[in-house]
Amino acid sequence: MATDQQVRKEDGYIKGELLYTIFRNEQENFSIAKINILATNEDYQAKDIVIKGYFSDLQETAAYYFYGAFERHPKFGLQYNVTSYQTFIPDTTDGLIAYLSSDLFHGIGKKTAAKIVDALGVNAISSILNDPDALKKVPGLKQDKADLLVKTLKENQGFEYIAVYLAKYGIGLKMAQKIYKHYQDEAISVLQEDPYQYVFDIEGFGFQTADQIARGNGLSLTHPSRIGAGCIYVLQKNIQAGHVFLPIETCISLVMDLLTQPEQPLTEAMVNGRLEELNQDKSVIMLNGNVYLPSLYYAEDGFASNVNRLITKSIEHDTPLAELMKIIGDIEDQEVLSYGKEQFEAIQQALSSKLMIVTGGPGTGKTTVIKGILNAYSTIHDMSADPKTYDSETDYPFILTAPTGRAAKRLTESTGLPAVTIHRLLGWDGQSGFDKNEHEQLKGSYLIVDEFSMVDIWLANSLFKAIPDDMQVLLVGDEDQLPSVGPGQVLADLLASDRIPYISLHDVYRQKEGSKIIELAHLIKQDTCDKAALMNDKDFSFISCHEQQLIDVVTAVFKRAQAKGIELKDMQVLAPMYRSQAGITMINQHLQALINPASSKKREIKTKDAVFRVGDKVLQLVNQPEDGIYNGDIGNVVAIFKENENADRVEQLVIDFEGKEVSYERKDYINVTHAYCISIHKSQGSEFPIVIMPVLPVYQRMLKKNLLYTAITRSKKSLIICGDKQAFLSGVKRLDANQRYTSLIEQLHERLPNVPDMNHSATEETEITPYDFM
Ligand SMILES: Nc1ncnc2c1ncn2[C@@H]1O[C@H](COP(=O)(O)OP(=O)(O)OP(=O)(O)O)[C@@H](O)[C@H]1O
Repeated sequence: MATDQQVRKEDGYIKGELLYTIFRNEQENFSIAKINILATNEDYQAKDIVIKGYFSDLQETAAYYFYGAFERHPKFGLQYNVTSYQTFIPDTTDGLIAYLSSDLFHGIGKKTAAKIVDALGVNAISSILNDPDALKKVPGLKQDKADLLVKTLKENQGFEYIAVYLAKYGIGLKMAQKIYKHYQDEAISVLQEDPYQYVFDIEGFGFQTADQIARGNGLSLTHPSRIGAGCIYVLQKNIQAGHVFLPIETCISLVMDLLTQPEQPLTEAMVNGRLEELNQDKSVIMLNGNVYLPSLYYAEDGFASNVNRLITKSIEHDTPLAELMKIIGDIEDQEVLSYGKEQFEAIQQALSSKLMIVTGGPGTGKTTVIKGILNAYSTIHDMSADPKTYDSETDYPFILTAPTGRAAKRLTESTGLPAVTIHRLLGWDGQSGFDKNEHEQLKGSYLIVDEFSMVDIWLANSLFKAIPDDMQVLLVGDEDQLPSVGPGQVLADLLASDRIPYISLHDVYRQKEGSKIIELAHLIKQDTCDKAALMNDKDFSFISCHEQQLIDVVTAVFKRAQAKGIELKDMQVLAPMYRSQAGITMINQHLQALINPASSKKREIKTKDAVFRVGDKVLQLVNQPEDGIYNGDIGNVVAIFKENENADRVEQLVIDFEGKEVSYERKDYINVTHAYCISIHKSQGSEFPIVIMPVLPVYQRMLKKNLLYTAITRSKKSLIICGDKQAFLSGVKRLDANQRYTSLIEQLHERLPNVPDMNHSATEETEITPYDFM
């Protein structure tokens, strides 16, 4: 007699029992294990095999069917990559009694197990899983024992049952784990009734998959769930383009494009009606003709409220102007420099403002102003800026922070004071939120946030929540750089709102030191960059070449640098796109072959897309605050360990990020890529001594003013552009037409109806400032 356990024998399977676990990641439920093979329909003769996949904890006392495919690992040989699995349920009365009375089920002895099988037959397990009340048919079984049995069965079988079910739709074990975590036993019923619900609830669950399942289930193309999921999906997709909301008509038209099928036409009224319903149940927020995902609406709203809260508080010790001027004058004497008019105003205003912005291009003295503010603030409040002079009882007054590790490090180097990333400052737990928030705020008196153009609306909201009423805040950034990778354009909106005091620094000091790079940056900013601006100089060269010559030109530049003894780590290629014969991927392959070629003395590992070798320069692609590394950080591969060489018994790639060593396992290799050439977007917040930048007509779609400006301002000492002058000159004139939809300006205007009395820039001729009297 057979149970109704459906074993997918038409697929490749291995039936086996656990020998030992080689590796387990509890959080992701990822395991690598060795199993003893009991049966298989695969063409495989050995008695055991290493399996890997996203399993719940495998029990030693049970047997399982593993479905998947063999793959040959370059180092570890043949493995079975499991895509779904299920516990083997014995298919005879005796087998089932032995299974139910095993260690897996506490409190069920042989007698009780026999009673259960007697009452429910060999299909007992699926009968109980389908309807726990089935156990009522078992004479004398106490309710508590029945409950425990159901719970254990669900724990052991629930996930597998769901995983097997989901596998039918091509949903892998990793996604199945996420789904099970969210819905537990409800996963299948949700999927059967309304697969679109997954799009709402499960991050990363694609609309197309839900659509395919729903259509298989015969759900109508105009079903409200389908339209609702389409709306959410369209909004989620647009976050990736940086938008905070979509105008309702744009949203409707994108949803129509996504959902309309000739057989069952959709009307705009249907989509509009569904949006209204989603608005009612707070799945979206519709306001002033715009539609938001709630997390973005509340981030913008929260940020605007906190800006309002801070700016409307007054400063406790407002230093008289004359005294301020004297203090700043003394600092000039100490530093042996004379602040420019704009710089002087920036320092003076930052000391007497609750919240203020300093913006300016490269070399305009933003760092000089920060140092001046720190110095003057310490003098006014008669306090030391040296952290060593503070004990654990006294709060250090200055908080210096930046969105990336590199920017924070630069801030430390230039000010000599400790600076950390915003994530670190707020204490990100890597999962759900920050330790510092409106309930547990930051401690200190003066907060300086550098590279603020890179901060998105979510992070800005989290940061501002944590700022106490009595803290002064200075935001520093270059408004002409690319906006944040995440949604919003917070710095640009704050400046455009005209409600926050700001000073724009225009005078370029580094240019006075003869920098062509800075001159070029400012010509781009002022829209006056022409062919003459591209003449070679001591820190700038333009090498003209075609797409087919680019790789040769870039490698020739590196070879020449090598011959001259220039440290190759100081040289960074920045390009706009990955694909094409002259794209980032290709450039990386050639530079790796030149700079870090294969050798019998260097270990290497192959992934689907790349070869990582000891000595390679690599780029981190995601934030990993738990390891203190962030998207855009650059490191070096320092070691590769084989499976049998470390305690975790897995292959590991070890990368050194400026003194911080981080280990990666194979499943994490997608989080790093080669960094001989990196994208301009990833270079935001970083600076390099020598930048080599290919600019070709093939990149045309990407070549825009803010992208090129960001790229050239990454170079500190030398800039070499390779490619086509015309492509560069048209690129710097092309404005980014993809305006982000944000409503921060309106939010600020609602809260702060009047323009505050403030100086924006010392260059406005009509203004008389304290500086004029000095
Ligand atoms: N008032 C001044 N007088 C003389 N030199 C100055 C003055 N202001 C700034 N500098 C010098 O100009 C250079 C650039 O200044 P600073 O580093 O402060 O600019 P920045 O805006 O922070 O530049 P970047 O954004 O490129 O890092 C420095 O060498 C600095 O010492």
